Amino acid sequence: MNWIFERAKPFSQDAKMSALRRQLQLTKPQGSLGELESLVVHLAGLQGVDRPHIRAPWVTIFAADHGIATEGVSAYPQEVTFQMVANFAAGGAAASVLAKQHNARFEIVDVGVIGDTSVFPSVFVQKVAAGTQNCLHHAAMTDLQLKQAMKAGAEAAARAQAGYADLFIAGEMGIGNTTIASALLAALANVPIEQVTGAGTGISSEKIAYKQSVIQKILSCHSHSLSVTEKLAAMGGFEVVAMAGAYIRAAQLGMPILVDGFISSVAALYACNINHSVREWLFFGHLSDERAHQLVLDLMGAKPMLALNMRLGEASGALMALPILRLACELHEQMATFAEAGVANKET
Ligand SMILES: Cc1cc2ncn([C@H]3O[C@H](COP(=O)(O)O)[C@@H](O)[C@H]3O)c2cc1C
Ligand SMILES: O=C(O)c1cccnc1
Repeated sequence: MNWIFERAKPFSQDAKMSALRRQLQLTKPQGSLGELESLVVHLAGLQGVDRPHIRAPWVTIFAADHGIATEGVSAYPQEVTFQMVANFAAGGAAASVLAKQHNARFEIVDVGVIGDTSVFPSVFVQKVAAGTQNCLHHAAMTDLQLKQAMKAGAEAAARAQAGYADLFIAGEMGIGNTTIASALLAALANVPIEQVTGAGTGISSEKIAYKQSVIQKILSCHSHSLSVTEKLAAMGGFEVVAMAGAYIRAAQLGMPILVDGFISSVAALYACNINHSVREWLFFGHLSDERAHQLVLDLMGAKPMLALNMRLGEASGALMALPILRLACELHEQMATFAEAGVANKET
């Protein structure tokens, strides 16, 4: 699995500088488009052009079940993972609707759902196993399974590149995965369990206290001295590992990435901890209402584009932010310069 350590594609300082020069010529007070300016200038450096575009966004939803779901940590039953895969395939999930609106390529990859998803059209079945082990009692996955899940993610990024994608978005579906993401976060962040635990699908405050005790037990069950990849294998989530693999590979292939909410940000945090060069390829779509999302973003020095109190996952927050990134590109390309419009520029 040495590929995970290979450097991401280098960023073009030249393209960034020429995009920045163009921004200074456009008919607006300098800096008046705020974050839209920084976003497009950074995208220019990533795409290596002075006028970047997002013409072919790509969405892969990674779905998997979790042994921890049997501990009653979610507001919804475990079967929902399988049932939602059917819903994604039929076009009825939030992410399906948004991807269609944006003409984004949309695929679902089953990396570990309990049940036969091969009956649904547009589902890639790359099942590592039918759900992870309960990480309260065992490692969630073996070393081999970790490699398989990473590879499934890398293959999605490679399919996206082969499909000429110019933006990669990963989403997830897996009942119980906020518990796993919180445990993974606590294992890296060294903060009190209360700070990493949220309501997930909407559990009560009493159940959050119980969820915290489960997360505490998960952490005490696994050694503190594990490496970053060993932590991923110990606590798991096939879909979380696949997202981390997809982010690493997308960055290596030179595809900018738009990260979604809490679960995908934890996957991104692990990807960056494995391979620091991934960080500059990441844009962050939104701030999720899940309690610990701000902490994850802070750990990566990340600024989300939107804050709409969403807490769904699935790539839905990233897909809400996609038009903003696209409109930033349109402004950058189509606005007139001071010279073109005959408008007097700032006095120097
Ligand atoms: C119908 C439904 C659709 C979803 N789409 C995403 N999630 C989100 O909720 C789950 C995580 O929350 P927890 O850890 O509390 O189970 C994940 O599947 C996540 O993608 C959903 C959850 C439900 C119930
Ligand atoms: O922000 C997320 O990714 C999230 C929040 C709650 C439930 N599922 C996902």
